[in-house]
Amino acid sequence: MTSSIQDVFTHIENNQQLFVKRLAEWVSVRSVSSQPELRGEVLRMVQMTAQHIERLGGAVEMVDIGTETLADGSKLALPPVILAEIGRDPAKKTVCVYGHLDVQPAQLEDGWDSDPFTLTHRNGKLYGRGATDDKGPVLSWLNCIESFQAVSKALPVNVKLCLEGMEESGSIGLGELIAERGKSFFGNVDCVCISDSYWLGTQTPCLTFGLRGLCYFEIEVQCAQRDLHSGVYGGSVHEAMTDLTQILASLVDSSGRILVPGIYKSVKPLSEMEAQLCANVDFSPEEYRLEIGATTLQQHTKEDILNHRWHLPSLSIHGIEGAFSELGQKTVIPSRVVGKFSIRTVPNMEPDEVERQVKDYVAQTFSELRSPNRFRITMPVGSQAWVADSTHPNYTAGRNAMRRVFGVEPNLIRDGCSIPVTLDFARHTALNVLLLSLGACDDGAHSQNEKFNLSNYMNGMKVMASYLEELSLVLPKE
Ligand SMILES: NCC(=O)N[C@@H](Cc1c[nH]cn1)C(=O)O
Ligand SMILES: [Zn+2]
Ligand SMILES: [Zn+2]
Repeated sequence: MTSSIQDVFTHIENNQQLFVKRLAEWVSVRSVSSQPELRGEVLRMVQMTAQHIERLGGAVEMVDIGTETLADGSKLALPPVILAEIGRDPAKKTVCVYGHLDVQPAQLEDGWDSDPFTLTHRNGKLYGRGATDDKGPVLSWLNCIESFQAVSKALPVNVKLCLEGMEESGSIGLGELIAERGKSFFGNVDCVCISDSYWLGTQTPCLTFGLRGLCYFEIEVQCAQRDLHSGVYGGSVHEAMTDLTQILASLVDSSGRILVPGIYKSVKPLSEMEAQLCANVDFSPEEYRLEIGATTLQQHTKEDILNHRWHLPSLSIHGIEGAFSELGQKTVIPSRVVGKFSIRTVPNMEPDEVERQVKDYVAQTFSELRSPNRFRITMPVGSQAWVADSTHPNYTAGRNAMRRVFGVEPNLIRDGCSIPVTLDFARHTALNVLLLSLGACDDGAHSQNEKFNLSNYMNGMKVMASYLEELSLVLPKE
Protein backbone atom coordinates (compact mmCIF):
# COMPACT_ATOMS: atom_id res chain seq x y z
CA MET A 1 0.00 0.00 0.00
CA THR A 2 1.47 3.36 -0.95
CA SER A 3 2.14 5.78 1.90
CA SER A 4 0.14 8.97 2.25
CA ILE A 5 1.11 12.48 3.27
CA GLN A 6 -0.45 11.63 6.63
CA ASP A 7 2.22 8.93 7.05
CA VAL A 8 4.83 11.62 6.44
CA PHE A 9 3.16 13.80 9.07
CA THR A 10 3.12 10.90 11.54
CA HIS A 11 6.83 10.27 10.98
CA ILE A 12 7.53 13.94 11.66
CA GLU A 13 5.52 13.82 14.87
CA ASN A 14 7.26 10.63 16.02
CA ASN A 15 10.74 12.06 15.47
CA GLN A 16 10.47 15.36 17.30
CA GLN A 17 13.25 14.46 19.71
CA LEU A 18 15.67 13.56 16.91
CA PHE A 19 14.83 16.75 14.99
CA VAL A 20 15.38 18.92 18.06
CA LYS A 21 18.69 17.17 18.73
CA ARG A 22 19.81 17.91 15.19
CA LEU A 23 18.86 21.56 15.49
CA ALA A 24 20.95 21.71 18.67
CA GLU A 25 23.94 20.37 16.72
CA TRP A 26 23.44 23.01 14.00
CA VAL A 27 22.98 25.89 16.46
CA SER A 28 26.19 24.90 18.27
CA VAL A 29 28.22 25.84 15.19
CA ARG A 30 29.17 29.53 15.48
CA SER A 31 28.70 30.20 11.76
CA VAL A 32 28.85 34.01 12.06
CA SER A 33 29.66 35.30 8.57
CA SER A 34 30.46 38.89 9.63
CA GLN A 35 33.35 37.85 11.91
CA PRO A 36 36.43 36.76 9.87
CA GLU A 37 37.81 34.77 12.81
CA LEU A 38 34.73 32.52 12.63
CA ARG A 39 34.90 31.85 8.87
CA GLY A 40 36.15 28.34 9.64
CA GLU A 41 32.93 27.71 11.53
CA VAL A 42 30.84 28.88 8.58
CA LEU A 43 32.79 26.46 6.38
CA ARG A 44 32.22 23.67 8.90
CA MET A 45 28.48 24.39 8.89
CA VAL A 46 28.38 24.22 5.09
CA GLN A 47 30.32 20.95 5.09
CA MET A 48 28.07 19.42 7.79
CA THR A 49 25.01 20.32 5.71
CA ALA A 50 26.50 18.91 2.52
CA GLN A 51 27.19 15.60 4.28
CA HIS A 52 23.64 15.58 5.64
CA ILE A 53 22.22 16.01 2.13
CA GLU A 54 24.45 13.24 0.82
CA ARG A 55 23.13 10.94 3.54
CA LEU A 56 19.69 11.64 2.08
CA GLY A 57 20.93 10.45 -1.30
CA GLY A 58 21.36 13.94 -2.67
CA ALA A 59 23.96 14.92 -5.26
CA VAL A 60 25.96 17.86 -3.86
CA GLU A 61 28.20 20.41 -5.56
CA MET A 62 30.19 22.74 -3.29
CA VAL A 63 30.72 25.77 -5.49
CA ASP A 64 33.78 27.91 -4.82
CA ILE A 65 32.68 31.56 -5.10
CA GLY A 66 36.10 33.08 -4.48
CA THR A 67 37.17 35.53 -1.79
CA GLU A 68 36.05 38.77 -0.20
CA THR A 69 38.30 41.75 0.52
CA LEU A 70 38.21 42.84 4.14
CA ALA A 71 38.45 46.43 5.39
CA ASP A 72 42.20 46.05 5.92
CA GLY A 73 42.63 44.94 2.30
CA SER A 74 43.28 41.28 3.13
CA LYS A 75 41.46 38.50 1.29
CA LEU A 76 39.26 35.90 2.99
CA ALA A 77 37.81 32.81 1.30
CA LEU A 78 34.03 32.91 0.96
CA PRO A 79 32.24 29.76 2.11
CA PRO A 80 31.24 27.59 -0.87
CA VAL A 81 27.60 27.60 -1.96
CA ILE A 82 25.80 24.24 -1.86
CA LEU A 83 23.99 23.38 -5.07
CA ALA A 84 22.31 20.03 -4.53
CA GLU A 85 19.52 17.92 -5.90
CA ILE A 86 17.38 15.20 -4.40
CA GLY A 87 15.30 13.49 -7.09
CA ARG A 88 15.86 13.81 -10.85
CA ASP A 89 12.64 12.37 -12.25
CA PRO A 90 12.11 14.07 -15.65
CA ALA A 91 8.39 13.43 -15.31
CA LYS A 92 8.22 15.54 -12.17
CA LYS A 93 8.32 19.27 -11.59
CA THR A 94 11.31 20.75 -9.77
CA VAL A 95 11.37 23.24 -6.90
CA CYS A 96 14.54 24.96 -5.74
CA VAL A 97 14.75 25.59 -2.01
CA TYR A 98 17.04 28.42 -0.84
CA GLY A 99 18.32 28.96 2.67
CA HIS A 100 21.30 30.26 4.58
CA LEU A 101 23.58 28.59 7.10
CA ASP A 102 25.27 31.66 8.53
CA VAL A 103 23.99 33.65 11.48
CA GLN A 104 24.23 37.06 13.05
CA PRO A 105 26.74 37.60 15.90
CA ALA A 106 25.68 36.76 19.46
CA GLN A 107 27.22 36.63 22.94
CA LEU A 108 25.71 35.89 26.34
CA GLU A 109 26.72 39.38 27.54
CA ASP A 110 24.34 40.94 24.99
CA GLY A 111 21.53 39.95 27.34
CA TRP A 112 20.78 36.33 26.45
CA ASP A 113 19.19 34.17 29.16
CA SER A 114 21.25 31.16 28.01
CA ASP A 115 24.27 30.54 25.84
CA PRO A 116 23.32 31.68 22.30
CA PHE A 117 25.05 28.69 20.73
CA THR A 118 23.49 26.07 23.00
CA LEU A 119 19.93 25.32 21.91
CA THR A 120 17.82 25.65 25.05
CA HIS A 121 14.24 24.36 25.23
CA ARG A 122 12.08 26.51 27.53
CA ASN A 123 8.27 26.50 27.55
CA GLY A 124 7.89 25.11 24.04
CA LYS A 125 10.44 27.50 22.57
CA LEU A 126 13.87 26.55 21.21
CA TYR A 127 16.28 29.36 22.07
CA GLY A 128 19.53 29.81 20.14
CA ARG A 129 21.24 31.94 17.48
CA GLY A 130 20.06 30.73 14.10
CA ALA A 131 17.15 28.70 15.50
CA THR A 132 14.68 30.68 13.36
CA ASP A 133 17.09 32.62 11.11
CA ASP A 134 17.75 30.39 9.22
CA LYS A 135 19.06 27.03 10.50
CA GLY A 136 15.71 25.81 11.81
CA PRO A 137 13.90 26.28 8.49
CA VAL A 138 16.80 24.85 6.42
CA LEU A 139 17.01 21.77 8.65
CA SER A 140 13.22 21.48 8.41
CA TRP A 141 13.54 20.97 4.65
CA LEU A 142 16.03 18.12 5.15
CA ASN A 143 13.94 16.52 7.92
CA CYS A 144 10.87 16.80 5.68
CA ILE A 145 12.63 15.03 2.79
CA GLU A 146 13.92 12.36 5.18
CA SER A 147 10.36 11.79 6.40
CA PHE A 148 9.16 11.05 2.86
CA GLN A 149 12.00 8.55 2.49
CA ALA A 150 11.32 6.99 5.90
CA VAL A 151 7.76 6.06 4.91
CA SER A 152 8.79 5.07 1.38
CA LYS A 153 6.76 7.84 -0.19
CA ALA A 154 8.35 9.25 -3.32
CA LEU A 155 8.98 12.98 -3.32
CA PRO A 156 6.09 14.54 -5.25
CA VAL A 157 8.53 16.89 -7.00
CA ASN A 158 12.28 16.97 -7.51
CA VAL A 159 14.00 19.17 -4.92
CA LYS A 160 17.05 21.30 -5.64
CA LEU A 161 18.84 23.16 -2.86
CA CYS A 162 20.78 26.42 -3.00
CA LEU A 163 22.31 27.02 0.44
CA GLU A 164 24.76 29.81 1.21
CA GLY A 165 26.88 30.96 4.13
CA MET A 166 26.94 34.74 3.60
CA GLU A 167 23.32 35.94 3.65
CA GLU A 168 23.74 37.96 6.83
CA SER A 169 26.68 39.69 5.14
CA GLY A 170 24.84 40.56 1.94
CA SER A 171 25.09 37.25 0.06
CA ILE A 172 28.47 38.22 -1.40
CA GLY A 173 29.15 36.19 -4.56
CA LEU A 174 25.77 34.49 -4.80
CA GLY A 175 24.32 36.75 -7.48
CA GLU A 176 27.19 35.98 -9.85
CA LEU A 177 26.66 32.23 -9.29
CA ILE A 178 22.94 32.45 -10.06
CA ALA A 179 23.71 34.44 -13.21
CA GLU A 180 26.30 31.84 -14.24
CA ARG A 181 24.02 28.84 -13.52
CA GLY A 182 20.76 30.46 -14.64
CA LYS A 183 20.39 28.11 -17.58
CA SER A 184 22.18 25.06 -16.17
CA PHE A 185 21.50 24.23 -12.52
CA PHE A 186 18.47 26.56 -12.40
CA GLY A 187 17.48 25.83 -16.02
CA ASN A 188 14.97 23.05 -15.22
CA VAL A 189 13.65 24.61 -12.00
CA ASP A 190 9.94 25.48 -12.05
CA CYS A 191 9.82 27.73 -8.97
CA VAL A 192 11.72 28.73 -5.84
CA CYS A 193 10.78 28.51 -2.19
CA ILE A 194 12.48 30.38 0.67
CA SER A 195 11.71 29.93 4.37
CA ASP A 196 13.56 32.86 5.93
CA SER A 197 10.81 35.24 7.02
CA TYR A 198 8.32 35.69 9.83
CA TRP A 199 4.60 35.89 10.51
CA LEU A 200 3.03 39.21 11.43
CA GLY A 201 1.80 37.73 14.69
CA THR A 202 2.20 34.49 16.65
CA GLN A 203 -0.91 32.58 15.57
CA THR A 204 -1.86 33.24 11.93
CA PRO A 205 0.49 31.71 9.36
CA CYS A 206 1.72 33.99 6.58
CA LEU A 207 3.01 33.88 3.04
CA THR A 208 5.31 36.77 2.20
CA PHE A 209 5.43 38.25 -1.28
CA GLY A 210 7.45 41.42 -0.79
CA LEU A 211 10.58 42.60 1.00
CA ARG A 212 12.40 45.88 1.45
CA GLY A 213 15.91 46.31 0.11
CA LEU A 214 18.99 47.31 2.08
CA CYS A 215 21.64 50.00 1.58
CA TYR A 216 24.32 49.67 4.27
CA PHE A 217 26.72 52.57 4.96
CA GLU A 218 29.97 52.96 6.88
CA ILE A 219 31.35 56.40 7.83
CA GLU A 220 34.99 56.45 8.95
CA VAL A 221 36.50 59.43 10.82
CA GLN A 222 40.12 59.50 12.08
CA CYS A 223 41.66 62.25 14.25
CA ALA A 224 45.00 60.78 15.38
CA GLN A 225 47.40 57.87 14.86
CA ARG A 226 46.56 56.31 18.27
CA ASP A 227 43.90 56.55 20.97
CA LEU A 228 44.49 59.47 23.35
CA HIS A 229 44.06 60.12 27.06
CA SER A 230 41.06 62.44 27.22
CA GLY A 231 42.53 64.36 30.16
CA VAL A 232 45.90 64.97 28.62
CA TYR A 233 44.67 65.71 25.07
CA GLY A 234 41.00 66.65 25.47
CA GLY A 235 40.29 70.22 24.35
CA SER A 236 43.15 70.38 21.87
CA VAL A 237 42.11 67.66 19.39
CA HIS A 238 39.26 67.71 16.85
CA GLU A 239 37.77 64.48 18.19
CA ALA A 240 36.60 61.90 15.63
CA MET A 241 33.66 60.83 17.79
CA THR A 242 32.41 64.42 17.98
CA ASP A 243 32.40 64.66 14.20
CA LEU A 244 30.81 61.24 13.73
CA THR A 245 28.00 61.69 16.25
CA GLN A 246 27.03 65.01 14.69
CA ILE A 247 26.90 63.41 11.25
CA LEU A 248 24.82 60.46 12.50
CA ALA A 249 22.45 62.83 14.29
CA SER A 250 21.87 64.69 11.00
CA LEU A 251 20.52 61.58 9.19
CA VAL A 252 17.13 60.97 10.80
CA ASP A 253 14.85 62.87 13.16
CA SER A 254 13.08 61.62 16.27
CA SER A 255 9.91 60.84 14.30
CA GLY A 256 11.90 58.46 12.09
CA ARG A 257 11.85 60.80 9.07
CA ILE A 258 15.00 60.44 6.98
CA LEU A 259 16.66 63.85 6.52
CA VAL A 260 18.72 63.05 3.41
CA PRO A 261 17.47 65.46 0.71
CA GLY A 262 15.50 63.71 -2.07
CA ILE A 263 15.45 60.29 -0.38
CA TYR A 264 11.64 60.04 -0.68
CA LYS A 265 11.28 61.32 -4.23
CA SER A 266 11.39 57.89 -5.92
CA VAL A 267 9.13 56.13 -3.40
CA LYS A 268 6.17 54.57 -5.19
CA PRO A 269 2.87 55.99 -3.91
CA LEU A 270 0.74 53.55 -1.91
CA SER A 271 -1.80 51.81 -4.17
CA GLU A 272 -5.42 51.12 -3.19
CA MET A 273 -4.68 47.38 -3.19
CA GLU A 274 -1.68 47.84 -0.89
CA ALA A 275 -3.71 50.00 1.48
CA GLN A 276 -6.46 47.35 1.48
CA LEU A 277 -3.93 44.62 2.24
CA CYS A 278 -2.69 46.52 5.29
CA ALA A 279 -6.29 46.89 6.46
CA ASN A 280 -7.17 43.20 5.97
CA VAL A 281 -4.30 41.36 7.67
CA ASP A 282 -4.49 39.97 11.17
CA PHE A 283 -2.19 42.31 13.11
CA SER A 284 -2.50 43.91 16.53
CA PRO A 285 -0.50 47.12 17.12
CA GLU A 286 -0.81 46.63 20.88
CA GLU A 287 0.46 43.01 20.72
CA TYR A 288 3.32 44.25 18.50
CA ARG A 289 4.23 47.05 20.93
CA LEU A 290 4.11 44.77 23.96
CA GLU A 291 6.07 42.03 22.21
CA ILE A 292 9.00 44.35 21.46
CA GLY A 293 8.75 46.13 24.81
CA ALA A 294 8.42 49.64 23.36
CA THR A 295 6.60 52.31 25.41
CA THR A 296 5.05 53.79 22.25
CA LEU A 297 5.49 53.31 18.49
CA GLN A 298 6.09 55.91 15.80
CA GLN A 299 2.63 55.17 14.38
CA HIS A 300 -0.58 54.04 16.12
CA THR A 301 -2.96 52.41 13.64
CA LYS A 302 -2.47 48.97 12.02
CA GLU A 303 -2.52 50.51 8.56
CA ASP A 304 0.01 53.19 9.41
CA ILE A 305 2.41 50.81 11.16
CA LEU A 306 2.36 48.27 8.31
CA ASN A 307 2.66 50.98 5.68
CA HIS A 308 5.83 52.23 7.39
CA ARG A 309 7.25 48.70 7.77
CA TRP A 310 6.49 47.58 4.21
CA HIS A 311 6.09 50.51 1.85
CA LEU A 312 8.29 53.31 3.25
CA PRO A 313 12.07 53.55 3.70
CA SER A 314 13.58 53.62 7.16
CA LEU A 315 17.04 54.56 8.44
CA SER A 316 18.58 52.71 11.38
CA ILE A 317 21.86 53.54 13.12
CA HIS A 318 23.54 50.29 14.16
CA GLY A 319 26.73 51.14 15.99
CA ILE A 320 30.20 52.64 16.08
CA GLU A 321 33.27 50.48 15.48
CA GLY A 322 36.27 51.65 17.49
CA ALA A 323 34.22 53.45 20.12
CA PHE A 324 34.49 52.34 23.72
CA SER A 325 31.48 50.20 24.63
CA GLU A 326 32.54 47.95 27.53
CA LEU A 327 31.46 48.38 31.16
CA GLY A 328 33.33 50.93 33.26
CA GLN A 329 34.64 54.47 32.57
CA LYS A 330 37.48 54.27 30.06
CA THR A 331 38.61 57.90 29.51
CA VAL A 332 39.88 57.70 25.96
CA ILE A 333 39.58 59.67 22.74
CA PRO A 334 39.19 56.98 20.03
CA SER A 335 41.57 57.83 17.19
CA ARG A 336 39.47 56.11 14.50
CA VAL A 337 35.75 55.36 14.55
CA VAL A 338 33.42 53.85 11.96
CA GLY A 339 29.72 54.65 12.21
CA LYS A 340 27.37 52.09 10.67
CA PHE A 341 23.82 52.70 9.52
CA SER A 342 21.45 51.36 6.90
CA ILE A 343 18.47 52.46 4.84
CA ARG A 344 15.74 49.95 4.02
CA THR A 345 14.66 50.70 0.46
CA VAL A 346 11.21 50.30 -1.09
CA PRO A 347 9.87 50.22 -4.67
CA ASN A 348 11.09 52.42 -6.93
CA MET A 349 14.16 53.49 -4.94
CA GLU A 350 17.40 52.67 -6.74
CA PRO A 351 20.51 51.82 -4.62
CA ASP A 352 22.80 53.90 -6.88
CA GLU A 353 20.61 56.98 -6.37
CA VAL A 354 20.37 56.36 -2.62
CA GLU A 355 24.16 56.04 -2.47
CA ARG A 356 24.64 59.33 -4.32
CA GLN A 357 22.09 61.20 -2.19
CA VAL A 358 23.55 59.92 1.09
CA LYS A 359 27.18 60.48 0.15
CA ASP A 360 26.48 64.05 -1.10
CA TYR A 361 24.54 64.94 2.04
CA VAL A 362 27.04 63.42 4.49
CA ALA A 363 29.98 65.06 2.71
CA GLN A 364 28.20 68.41 2.88
CA THR A 365 27.41 67.89 6.57
CA PHE A 366 31.01 66.98 7.31
CA SER A 367 32.34 70.02 5.44
CA GLU A 368 30.13 72.28 7.53
CA LEU A 369 31.91 70.97 10.65
CA ARG A 370 35.14 72.58 9.38
CA SER A 371 36.93 69.52 10.74
CA PRO A 372 40.53 68.69 9.75
CA ASN A 373 39.94 64.99 10.38
CA ARG A 374 40.20 62.21 7.77
CA PHE A 375 36.72 61.20 6.57
CA ARG A 376 35.42 58.43 4.29
CA ILE A 377 31.96 57.00 3.54
CA THR A 378 31.29 53.68 1.77
CA MET A 379 28.22 51.58 0.89
CA PRO A 380 29.35 47.93 1.01
CA VAL A 381 25.84 46.57 0.37
CA GLY A 382 23.06 48.04 -1.77
CA SER A 383 19.87 46.31 -2.92
CA GLN A 384 16.42 47.20 -4.17
CA ALA A 385 13.11 46.06 -2.73
CA TRP A 386 11.55 42.85 -4.06
CA VAL A 387 7.88 42.04 -4.84
CA ALA A 388 6.64 38.72 -6.28
CA ASP A 389 3.60 37.70 -8.31
CA SER A 390 1.44 36.24 -5.53
CA THR A 391 -1.10 34.93 -8.06
CA HIS A 392 1.44 32.34 -9.30
CA PRO A 393 0.60 28.62 -8.66
CA ASN A 394 3.62 28.56 -6.34
CA TYR A 395 1.64 30.77 -3.95
CA THR A 396 -1.45 28.59 -4.43
CA ALA A 397 0.58 25.57 -3.31
CA GLY A 398 1.88 27.49 -0.29
CA ARG A 399 -1.61 28.68 0.61
CA ASN A 400 -3.11 25.20 0.32
CA ALA A 401 -0.33 23.70 2.44
CA MET A 402 -0.70 26.30 5.18
CA ARG A 403 -4.49 25.86 5.20
CA ARG A 404 -4.12 22.08 5.44
CA VAL A 405 -1.75 22.13 8.40
CA PHE A 406 -3.05 25.12 10.35
CA GLY A 407 -6.69 24.93 9.35
CA VAL A 408 -6.84 28.67 8.60
CA GLU A 409 -6.24 30.90 5.60
CA PRO A 410 -2.69 32.28 5.73
CA ASN A 411 -2.22 36.03 5.61
CA LEU A 412 -0.56 37.38 2.47
CA ILE A 413 1.96 39.94 3.72
CA ARG A 414 5.12 41.87 2.95
CA ASP A 415 8.09 42.19 5.24
CA GLY A 416 10.62 44.90 6.00
CA CYS A 417 13.69 42.70 6.04
CA SER A 418 15.79 41.83 2.98
CA ILE A 419 16.84 38.59 1.33
CA PRO A 420 19.32 39.52 -1.39
CA VAL A 421 18.88 36.28 -3.35
CA THR A 422 15.26 37.16 -4.19
CA LEU A 423 16.57 39.94 -6.39
CA ASP A 424 19.20 37.66 -7.91
CA PHE A 425 16.51 35.18 -8.94
CA ALA A 426 14.40 38.04 -10.34
CA ARG A 427 17.40 39.49 -12.21
CA HIS A 428 18.84 36.27 -13.66
CA THR A 429 15.86 33.89 -13.99
CA ALA A 430 12.14 34.13 -14.65
CA LEU A 431 11.36 31.99 -11.61
CA ASN A 432 8.59 32.77 -9.17
CA VAL A 433 9.82 32.97 -5.58
CA LEU A 434 7.55 32.12 -2.66
CA LEU A 435 8.50 33.13 0.90
CA LEU A 436 6.97 30.32 2.94
CA SER A 437 7.25 32.01 6.33
CA LEU A 438 7.68 29.66 9.28
CA GLY A 439 8.84 31.96 12.08
CA ALA A 440 6.57 33.82 14.52
CA CYS A 441 6.83 37.61 14.87
CA ASP A 442 8.38 37.28 18.36
CA ASP A 443 11.18 34.90 17.33
CA GLY A 444 13.74 37.69 17.83
CA ALA A 445 15.82 37.12 14.69
CA HIS A 446 19.08 39.14 15.02
CA SER A 447 18.12 39.89 18.63
CA GLN A 448 18.87 38.54 22.10
CA ASN A 449 17.11 35.25 22.92
CA GLU A 450 16.34 34.36 19.31
CA LYS A 451 14.02 31.35 19.31
CA PHE A 452 11.97 29.04 17.14
CA ASN A 453 8.72 27.71 18.60
CA LEU A 454 8.78 23.91 18.77
CA SER A 455 5.27 23.96 17.26
CA ASN A 456 6.45 26.15 14.37
CA TYR A 457 9.40 23.80 13.80
CA MET A 458 7.18 20.69 13.75
CA ASN A 459 4.25 22.22 11.87
CA GLY A 460 6.68 23.88 9.47
CA MET A 461 7.96 20.48 8.35
CA LYS A 462 4.39 19.38 7.71
CA VAL A 463 3.73 22.56 5.72
CA MET A 464 6.81 21.85 3.63
CA ALA A 465 5.72 18.25 3.01
CA SER A 466 2.25 19.38 2.02
CA TYR A 467 3.66 22.19 -0.14
CA LEU A 468 5.75 19.70 -2.13
CA GLU A 469 2.63 17.62 -2.76
CA GLU A 470 0.52 20.68 -3.63
CA LEU A 471 3.18 21.83 -6.09
CA SER A 472 2.89 18.55 -7.99
CA LEU A 473 -0.84 19.21 -8.33
CA VAL A 474 -0.99 22.91 -9.14
CA LEU A 475 2.04 23.56 -11.33
CA PRO A 476 0.86 23.55 -14.95
CA LYS A 477 1.69 20.35 -16.84
CA GLU A 478 3.78 20.98 -19.96
N1 LIG B 1 16.09 36.72 7.52
C1 LIG B 1 16.51 37.59 6.50
C2 LIG B 1 17.53 38.57 7.01
O1 LIG B 1 17.74 38.70 8.20
N2 LIG B 1 18.20 39.29 6.09
C3 LIG B 1 19.17 40.28 6.44
C4 LIG B 1 19.99 40.47 5.20
C5 LIG B 1 21.23 41.27 5.35
C6 LIG B 1 21.94 41.57 6.45
N3 LIG B 1 23.01 42.30 6.06
C7 LIG B 1 22.95 42.42 4.79
N4 LIG B 1 21.88 41.82 4.35
C8 LIG B 1 18.48 41.59 6.86
O2 LIG B 1 19.08 42.30 7.71
O3 LIG B 1 17.40 41.88 6.38
ZN1 LIG C 1 17.70 35.02 7.38
ZN1 LIG D 1 18.86 37.36 9.38
